Amino acid sequence: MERENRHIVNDHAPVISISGLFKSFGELPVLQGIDLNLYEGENIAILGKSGSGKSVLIKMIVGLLLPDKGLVTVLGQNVAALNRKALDRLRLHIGFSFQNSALYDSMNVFQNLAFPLTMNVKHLNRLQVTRAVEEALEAVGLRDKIREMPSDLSGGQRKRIGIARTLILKPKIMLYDEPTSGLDPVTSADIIELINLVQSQYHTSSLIITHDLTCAKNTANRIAMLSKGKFSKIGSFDELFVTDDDQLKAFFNYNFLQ
Ligand SMILES: Nc1ncnc2c1ncn2[C@@H]1O[C@H](COP(=O)(O)OP(=O)(O)OP(=O)(O)O)[C@@H](O)[C@H]1O
Repeated sequence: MERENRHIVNDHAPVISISGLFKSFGELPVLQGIDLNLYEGENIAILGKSGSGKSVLIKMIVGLLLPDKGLVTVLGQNVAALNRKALDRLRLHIGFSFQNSALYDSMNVFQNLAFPLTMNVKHLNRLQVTRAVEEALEAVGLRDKIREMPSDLSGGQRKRIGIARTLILKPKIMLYDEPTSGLDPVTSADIIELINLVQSQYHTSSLIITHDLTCAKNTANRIAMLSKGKFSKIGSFDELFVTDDDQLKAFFNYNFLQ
């Protein structure tokens, strides 16, 4: 299942560009000089210990937190400089896959998918909505669950439906937060396959926050290791894994034993 570790560095401007990024909370320095480019069509996994600042970084990418210093541009726009309306427009191009899937429990699968579509794309008729829902469900292999309630789905299925719900808006960027956490190895492998399918079929660029090395190894073109507020290493799985750095070795060993 291991994927080819090709580096996608193309001539286009990066879809996400982060440079010289600093963020502290009071006396607590969290990000201390982050630089990262995510290129079109690329998947980058972000690894880092609990509390290392992965979520803070994601929040700055989507404009939920402002940098103390440095620049975050998404699809060419300086996120910190956007007003509310422009930020909302930008976020329409970003799909989020949360740890808990964040489905609406009182709505069935069709309604869960139709809701963001009808909220954000006006003037669609019923047939167009139904087709879009079916297409997104087809992509995640769960077309037959269209009338089910979230409570009747497994954890892995809920995760897939959550991803389908973001795909319906055809995002350019996907942000996955711990996509395989709490899943058994077989279901994790299905989600890994789905992340790769989304990359190839929807031509997304993705950041994947994970503690799961199997997930990082099999989804990421590059892996970025967040440590002490900086990316201590960025490279392919092999470039990070084959290392003399004791701290990195300890991190890998710890995670393999989980
Ligand atoms: N709004 C905030 N106010 C104060 N401190 C915060 C805030 N948000 C995050 N922090 C602190 O910043 C640090 C990094 O938090 P963050 O949630 O980014 O970690 P993480 O790497 O995502 O961890 P995990 O893997 O456990 O989710 C933590 O010490 C956290 O307590």
